[in-house]
Amino acid sequence: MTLPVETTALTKRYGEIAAVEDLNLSVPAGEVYGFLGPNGAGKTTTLRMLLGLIRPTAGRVRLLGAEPGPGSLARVGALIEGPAFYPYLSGRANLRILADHAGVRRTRVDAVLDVVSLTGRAKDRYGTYSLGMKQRLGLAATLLKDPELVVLDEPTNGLDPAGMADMRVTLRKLAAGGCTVLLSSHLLAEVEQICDRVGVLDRGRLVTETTVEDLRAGGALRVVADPLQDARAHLGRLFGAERVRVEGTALELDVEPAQAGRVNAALVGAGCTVTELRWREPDLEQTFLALTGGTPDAA
Ligand SMILES: Nc1ncnc2c1ncn2[C@@H]1O[C@H](COP(=O)(O)OP(=O)(O)OP(=O)(O)O)[C@@H](O)[C@H]1O
Repeated sequence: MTLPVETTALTKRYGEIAAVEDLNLSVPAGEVYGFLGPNGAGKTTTLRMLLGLIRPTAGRVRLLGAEPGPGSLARVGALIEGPAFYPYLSGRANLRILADHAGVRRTRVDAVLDVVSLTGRAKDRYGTYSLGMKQRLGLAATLLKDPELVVLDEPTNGLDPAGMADMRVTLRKLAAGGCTVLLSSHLLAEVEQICDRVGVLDRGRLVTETTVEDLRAGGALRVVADPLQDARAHLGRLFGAERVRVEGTALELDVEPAQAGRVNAALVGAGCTVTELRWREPDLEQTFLALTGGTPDAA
């Protein structure tokens, strides 16, 4: 099956700066793919190359199985920079202007307003919209042509939690309808909530590509028991010493959360007093920082 997005050794250099280096990316149909990286990682440059807005220095882009060009781009909706809307016109009137311009039937306007959940506010002036509504109207504009692929640069930038939740619902709705979504973000928490798969970009290079499920899989069973060293030795015998480590005054055990009962019974049976036993969620922010070598601000 044709991949909606595929890049091979894609590279863009600006003089000495390698904005994007040797990028191999593949996004299957119907997926919400998050392109994650700190500021300056090369996300926008990549999206621009995908859309044929800038020419790669080297490498290749396939968009819906073809070179980025009029044929393939007609099947893609993209939001790279904030769209320009008339503040004194309603959301619906703004979309009608765009629909007329693109030669799209006006009935599409109400359909896309529904997808982004703006039907109830369609008559209101754009200037009165919240940031989240403005972003969703921008997304609605990209949907007018009923695209197979939507490419969005930082669609949740600046949104509050409610705005993000709305955007998440909208993007999932799109994916459920068979549309592939590729979005960029510098915030792991956003990508984690919205996407199926994540590609992490750092200084122009793809440092990892993984499912959100796998990103979350770094949790551990946290055990506080007395005496700690006895508990450690006992758990080491039970699960293998390599799966037990000391974290401050606690032990962390690389086992499934469902092992908690077994751990408790074993420690009590060995004469240890268990004062804490809980599942510690993975620290995604740390994972991201470790991958990108970034600063907390970037995550
Ligand atoms: N036209 C250009 N000329 C020179 N350097 C550029 C140009 N466009 C981008 N760069 C450089 O390429 C690198 C990647 O930039 P890019 O905008 O793609 O990053 P980004 O991941 O989208 O970050 P941000 O979220 O801050 O936009 C940066 O170092 C940037 O300064």
